[in-house]
Amino acid sequence: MGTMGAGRRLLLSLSPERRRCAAVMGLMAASALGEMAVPYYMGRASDWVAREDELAAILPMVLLGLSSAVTELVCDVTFVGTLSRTQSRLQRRVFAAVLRQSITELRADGAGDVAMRVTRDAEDVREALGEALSLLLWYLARGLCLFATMAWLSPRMALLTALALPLLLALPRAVGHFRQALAPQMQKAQARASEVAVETFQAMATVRSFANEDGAAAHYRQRLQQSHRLEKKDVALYTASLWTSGFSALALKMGILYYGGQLVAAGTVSTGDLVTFLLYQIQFTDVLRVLLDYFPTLMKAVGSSEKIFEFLDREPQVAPSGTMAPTDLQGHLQLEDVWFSYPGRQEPVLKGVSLELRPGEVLALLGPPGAGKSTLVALVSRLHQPTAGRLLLDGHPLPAYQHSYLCRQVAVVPQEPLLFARSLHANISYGLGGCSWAQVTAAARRVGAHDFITRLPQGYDTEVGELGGQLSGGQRQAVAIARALLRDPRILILDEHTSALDTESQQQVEQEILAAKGSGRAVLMVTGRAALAARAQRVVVLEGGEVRQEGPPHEVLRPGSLLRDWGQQGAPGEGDRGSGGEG
Ligand SMILES: Nc1ncnc2c1ncn2[C@@H]1O[C@H](COP(=O)(O)OP(=O)(O)OP(=O)(O)O)[C@@H](O)[C@H]1O
Repeated sequence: MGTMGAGRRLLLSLSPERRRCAAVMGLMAASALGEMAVPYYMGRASDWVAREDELAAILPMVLLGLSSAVTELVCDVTFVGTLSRTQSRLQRRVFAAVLRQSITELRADGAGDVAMRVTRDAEDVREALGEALSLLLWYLARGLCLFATMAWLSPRMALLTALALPLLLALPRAVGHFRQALAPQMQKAQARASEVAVETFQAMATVRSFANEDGAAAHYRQRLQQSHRLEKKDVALYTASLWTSGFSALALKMGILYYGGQLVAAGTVSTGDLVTFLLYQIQFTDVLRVLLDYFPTLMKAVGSSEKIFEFLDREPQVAPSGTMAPTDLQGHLQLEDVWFSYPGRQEPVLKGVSLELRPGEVLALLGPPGAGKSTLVALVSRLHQPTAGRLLLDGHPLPAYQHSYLCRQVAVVPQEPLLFARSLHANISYGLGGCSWAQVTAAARRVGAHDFITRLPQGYDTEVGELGGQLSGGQRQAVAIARALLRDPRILILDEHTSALDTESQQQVEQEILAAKGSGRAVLMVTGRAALAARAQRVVVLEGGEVRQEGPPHEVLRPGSLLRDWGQQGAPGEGDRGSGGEG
């Protein structure tokens, strides 16, 4: 997107506020005219004082002073309010755009970069618009008034000034272009530095246990240096822009003096008119300098906005929500010849997977690390779309169902569940407005989480910290399972669900899963542990993105089966309870 495109869209982002913007422009013009009138009245005041007509001398000045103060106040308040609303509108739009993006792309962008778009860039745009645009508009109005007065005094010298303008503007504008091009690079570099900081603070325990504090500091320093190098370039360009605008103004002044001197010598202009013209021209040059000083800042805002618009322009990656929301869903899930490759990766992760999860059935999806199990779960959750093949629920493609309906009927507990920095109650009832305490506590009891929660000083009101960091891995997992069960889904998908649970919770969760048979709920247990798979009714073995074996546990998991190839303890019941590290 070019400068013009981004600049135009930036101004268009103000369009919902057009009435206020028009009011601000009107107030600015009035204020500029008022300012022009002050020297005139000051000149006249001495005449009135000489005639001892104090009222005629003072009244216009008082009225002008008062109206100028009121105009400025109203103008400022209106402008600040307008910008603040525009900024929050931009932030809301970018946030909504982020929520519609593909999970893979967002991960590739990095949370730091994405958060920067939502907060810093929008803030930068507001700041730059607030400062640069208001000053530019104000000085533009003043400059036009001054130029009109200059043209009235001497059209020839005003014409010379006008002819010199494009030349004088070209140089600082070129510098402004460089700064604008630098702005997105600087933001990227800052985002990359903050990414390292956030990642390090989140993984503080790992950093410390590997005694890599110096390494982490060096990594951060390296990223900061990249950002620092670009900032130095920016400062150099800023200085160059100041210098070029100062030089331009000086050159204009010298030119007018020379040409004006010739006009005086030729008798076309009186010396008095030349002096008056020069006085106005000095003011005009000052105005021009301010305009040139702030132009690069405005260009920088355009640069920041380019990144925001680029994000807003990305195609939404969320599959459209359908309309189906039947009250009698059976929960029959079918995958038909499903293929999937991650963007930018040649090798497909899933290669023609076909499997079926019948209502009320507990199916184990067993496979070695990297087999594609979590990817398959992500497809069922509709986090990614299959490259080829179909996913059907009760015979209808998943996209035919309403998005929110599907999320209630198919609940997923991911391998590493993340909680939000809210209370335990809010985490368990996440996404389900109007959930009663009784429902929340019942769900927690079903997975053995109620006891540890009630032992906490604030019970269900306990805040769990960023990403649930104030809970143990097992507690996080239990809360995530309770969150899924609260929806009373027809299909429950558990990705390595018992890996961090304590023995008691494991037993309770397994009981809950096995009880699913009676309730008609289908359960897909994703696991790398054969002994856990042995408790299912059917086992599907996934390896290298392909279904290798399928059948009842006693067949699939018999000694000497395929599982031996990847070092699994194939015999059902062979002690793996509590040996969570295997999967
Ligand atoms: N976001 C991603 N981008 C690119 N490749 C990915 C991504 N996520 C996973 N993969 C790749 O897809 C393959 C399958 O990964 P997946 O997480 O589905 O395996 P898994 O069977 O769940 O493994 P595990 O048991 O270790 O969790 C791996 O080779 C992995 O590198």
